[in-house]
Amino acid sequence: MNALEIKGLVKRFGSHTVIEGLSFEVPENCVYGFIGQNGAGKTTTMKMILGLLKPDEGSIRVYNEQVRYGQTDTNRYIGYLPDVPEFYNYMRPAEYLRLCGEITGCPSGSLKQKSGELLELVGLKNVNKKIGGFSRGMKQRLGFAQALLNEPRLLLCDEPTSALDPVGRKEILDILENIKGKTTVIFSTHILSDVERVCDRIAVLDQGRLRLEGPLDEIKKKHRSGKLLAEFGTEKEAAGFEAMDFVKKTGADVKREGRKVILCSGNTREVQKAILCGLAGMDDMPLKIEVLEPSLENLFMEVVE
Ligand SMILES: Nc1ncnc2c1ncn2[C@@H]1O[C@H](COP(=O)(O)OP(=O)(O)OP(=O)(O)O)[C@@H](O)[C@H]1O
Repeated sequence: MNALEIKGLVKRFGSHTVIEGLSFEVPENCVYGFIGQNGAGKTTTMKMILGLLKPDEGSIRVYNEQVRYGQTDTNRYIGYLPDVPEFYNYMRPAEYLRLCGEITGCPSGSLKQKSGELLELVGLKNVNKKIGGFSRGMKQRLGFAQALLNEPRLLLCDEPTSALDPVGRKEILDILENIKGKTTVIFSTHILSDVERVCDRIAVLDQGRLRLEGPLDEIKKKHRSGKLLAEFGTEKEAAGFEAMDFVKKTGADVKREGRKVILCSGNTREVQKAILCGLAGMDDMPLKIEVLEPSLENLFMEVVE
């Protein structure tokens, strides 16, 4: 089942079209990276999913129910973590979650236990100071606890790691890994290494248009760079390999960087075969041979340029 289905979505602000015919589906229980530069349209799309902004064209379905602007029915499935979550600074974390639970009608019997579990999940279990004294990372983690309080089937997080240092980012990514498989997560970001770490699927949005969409591993396979890497234990071994006739005969463009030799060709498979046959007659074996996959950063630059 799909947690989210977006079809032909268009959003204009005056004469400025910021979302242009956006369509994609998010299968249940995946972690979906919604990637784009500043101004690509990520927040605008999230606001339309939440029914807070009116699309000019197209449709959005959450768990097969139509999202309607100004109505919050479909938001019962959704937990939302805005990019800068706001809190009552004079409250302590457990107190704050209790308030949120009471407002949203969490059964009072289970509220205390639920808040305790969530504070543990986000690493704030033993923190009893006022939220006003929290770091950005702690506020972001409390925001996760709040967004998960009503056990949403779909969690929307708007740039949850963008303002954080590497330690804070790692803490947030750990939380996402923890809830992976239990809740569908869509998180928007422009930090590609975060996406590579936790996402199963991605969508790359550029100036309101979808440039790339699908499972991350399939996208990488499809855009394989045509590069084969042979890494040796020493520079001498690599140089010996580079000079071999069977390497030259492949017709590949050969570059050596220290212990690594990279063969670039339009037909990686044939080059790989020839290399493996040739190596059988050599004494110095490479430590590894690998078809290089493009990094998400390279793919991103390719599609948004
Ligand atoms: N209320 C509004 N009125 C007019 N233009 C708007 C409004 N909200 C957003 N925009 C414009 O829509 C475009 C997309 O903005 P949006 O905030 O969705 O991008 P984003 O991908 O979330 O960027 P960021 O990473 O900076 O948050 C931008 O050009 C922005 O200036």
